[in-house]
Amino acid sequence: MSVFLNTFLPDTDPLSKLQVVDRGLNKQSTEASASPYKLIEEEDIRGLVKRRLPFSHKGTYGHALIIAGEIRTMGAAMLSAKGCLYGGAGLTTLSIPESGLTALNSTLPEVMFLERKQLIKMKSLKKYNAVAIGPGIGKLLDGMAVLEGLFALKRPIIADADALGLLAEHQDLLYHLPKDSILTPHVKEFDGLFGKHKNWWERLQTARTEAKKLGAVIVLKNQFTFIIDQQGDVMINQTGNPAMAQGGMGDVLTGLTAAYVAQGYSAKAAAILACFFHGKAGDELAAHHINVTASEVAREIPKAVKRFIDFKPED
Ligand SMILES: NC(=O)C1=CN([C@@H]2O[C@H](COP(=O)(O)OP(=O)(O)OC[C@H]3O[C@@H](n4cnc5c(N)ncnc54)[C@H](O)[C@@H]3O)[C@@H](O)[C@H]2O)[C@@H](O)CC1
Ligand SMILES: Nc1ncnc2c1ncn2[C@@H]1O[C@H](COP(=O)(O)OP(=O)(O)O)[C@@H](O)[C@H]1O
Repeated sequence: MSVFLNTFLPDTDPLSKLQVVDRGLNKQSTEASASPYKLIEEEDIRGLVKRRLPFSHKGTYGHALIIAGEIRTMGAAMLSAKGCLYGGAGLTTLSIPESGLTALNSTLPEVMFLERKQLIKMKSLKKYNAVAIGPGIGKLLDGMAVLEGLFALKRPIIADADALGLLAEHQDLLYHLPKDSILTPHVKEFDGLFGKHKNWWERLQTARTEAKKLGAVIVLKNQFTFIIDQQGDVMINQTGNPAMAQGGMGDVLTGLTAAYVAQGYSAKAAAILACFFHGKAGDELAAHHINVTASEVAREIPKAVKRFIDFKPED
């Protein structure tokens, strides 16, 4: 039976009721019968996710840098670093104000620290396999200078939260976003970046146009999260649930996305895997909890991935 796009939108538009959603990501967009809207199925994830290799070491799984946090929102930085750590990055470095160092060392001893002032030495940032910026940075960090520096390196970034706010205020910079970057806005952040929308159908059309224009992946977060790739195709994530509607959940997703980019996945694959396993971890916890915290979701991720990889459909 056909499934239509309106099923996944919180509001309706007559056009969304006419759009068929393909099940799975296999159909090539070039096929005449292919829909630009695709539902991510477990089989797709099985085809994407890689097992850890027997002869491997921390260097095999990449080094992620997360630029996050200020005095009042240091928690956002810790949550992003947690998402990255539990997402399996070989090394995670967190750039926070020094006032957060004790918290970092006591809560996440595996994570390294990079002083904020080091961020201006852009060449030294080349060693990182993934760079994420935004959760809780507020306006204290000279975010614009850091973003400009990162853009000059032409290295893809993952931008979330306050970094999206900065890009919304500086549209000239937005259109210099390095190709294959990942933007992870929720609905308010999306409209901040690209203008107000009457409904979700219109928002999705803008997302498709902008992802193509920017050559970036847009992760438009909601109950069903839409991952829009550089060709303007929309992949719909089905995992996740209302127990996850708590502050900090998006910060974990940012860190998790960075972990997958660091491990060598493409921007599109990293975004798909991060949304799928973030939601999957939340679903497994929600089977026994009315609500789940962002920290709990982060901690559940390695179990959720392992269970998924080991599960055989005939079990
Ligand atoms: N422990 C911490 O330090 C935390 C820090 N956080 C950081 O704090 C900064 C600001 O976060 P705020 O929560 O104040 O601002 P946001 O821009 O995330 O949210 C502002 C308001 O927008 C609305 N909104 C958000 N998502 C929506 C959705 N999907 N649908 C409809 N309305 C929606 C809600 O009313 C929300 O109160 C960010 O940088 C964020 O990363 C938050 O993630 C919460 C936890
Ligand atoms: N009702 C829900 N169903 C599915 N996923 C949800 C639900 N509520 C929140 N989430 C997920 O939690 C995350 C929230 O991200 P965000 O709004 O950026 O949170 P924060 O800014 O507090 O970190 C997104 O990945 C979103 O898909």
